[in-house]
Amino acid sequence: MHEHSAQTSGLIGRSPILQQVLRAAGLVASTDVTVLILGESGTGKELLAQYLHQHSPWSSGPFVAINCAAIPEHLLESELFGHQRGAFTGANHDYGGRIRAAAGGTLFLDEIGELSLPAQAKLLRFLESGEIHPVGAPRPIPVRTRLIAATHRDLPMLVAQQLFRADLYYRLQVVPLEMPALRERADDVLELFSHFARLAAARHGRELISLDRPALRQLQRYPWPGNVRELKNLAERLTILHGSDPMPLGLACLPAELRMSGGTPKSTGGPLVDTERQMLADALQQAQGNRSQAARLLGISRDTLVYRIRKYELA
Ligand SMILES: Nc1ncnc2c1ncn2[C@@H]1O[C@H](COP(=O)(O)OP(=O)(O)OP(=O)(O)O)[C@@H](O)[C@H]1O
Repeated sequence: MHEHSAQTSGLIGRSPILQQVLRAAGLVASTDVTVLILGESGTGKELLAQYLHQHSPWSSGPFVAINCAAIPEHLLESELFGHQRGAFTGANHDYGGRIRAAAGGTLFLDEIGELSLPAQAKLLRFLESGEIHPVGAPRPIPVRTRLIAATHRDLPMLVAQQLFRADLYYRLQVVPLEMPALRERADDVLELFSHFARLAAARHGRELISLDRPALRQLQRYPWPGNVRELKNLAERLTILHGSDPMPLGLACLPAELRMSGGTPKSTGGPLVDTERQMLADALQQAQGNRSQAARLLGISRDTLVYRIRKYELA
């Protein structure tokens, strides 16, 4: 089996947990089965979908990505399935739709958990028949494309709440792949950071930034609730603000939430403690007192949360 360093798709990371996902992805890439990519926001689900496409037999075909959450519900059907001229007010031209645009390639449906029930029914019909029914068209049109779906939602729970069709769920999750959260692969943090710092330096015409040891250690300790996207944004922000600093950047350059994570260092005084206490209180309030949910909001474990609640006497 070839190395999964994934130069072609730019998927960075050597941690065993990511390599395991890439190995499974390599195995399904050559098949035409539907793949469901799970994982928190910002973990690289779309990048993995591109990886699957690039390693598929139809890599020279189109890769069409649609964020189901970004298209208003009343437009979604014609956006996906197309429409015929005159099918409804404003339909001045025939429109092939995005599924047809993905013919001979890969269709990536991001945030599939946000699809309305009618749209789910149509999607299922397409998956079973291989045909789409453009709005107002007299007959269906056959389309061959490989479907990859992704979601950060708990689909079985949506199924239980009857917000997601069980039959579609089973049809989608023939091969589920789970992108691990960044906090589960701290090994990858520094490699990703230097990758994004290099990209940012090139994009903004700045010097390549470097961090001192305590700052680097802090990057590895931080739980990254926004995952790789958050890390990428940080690298960009530091490059813009500090790309011309002569010295390696220290802890003081890191944003407050990063400096605070992994236990408050003894040397920090009142202000940071107050901020952390406030963040805990806000999260608890937002989660209406549900500790597991508050922990998730903060990107820390429930145990850590409980410990800190006690520490700050927030109970
Ligand atoms: N392993 C990785 N190597 C390099 N870049 C990565 C990696 N993972 C994620 N990225 C980058 O991080 C950003 C977020 O990734 P992506 O959009 O794929 O996440 P996502 O899980 O699809 O997010 P969402 O659920 O919010 O749509 C992108 O700019 C992507 O290129």
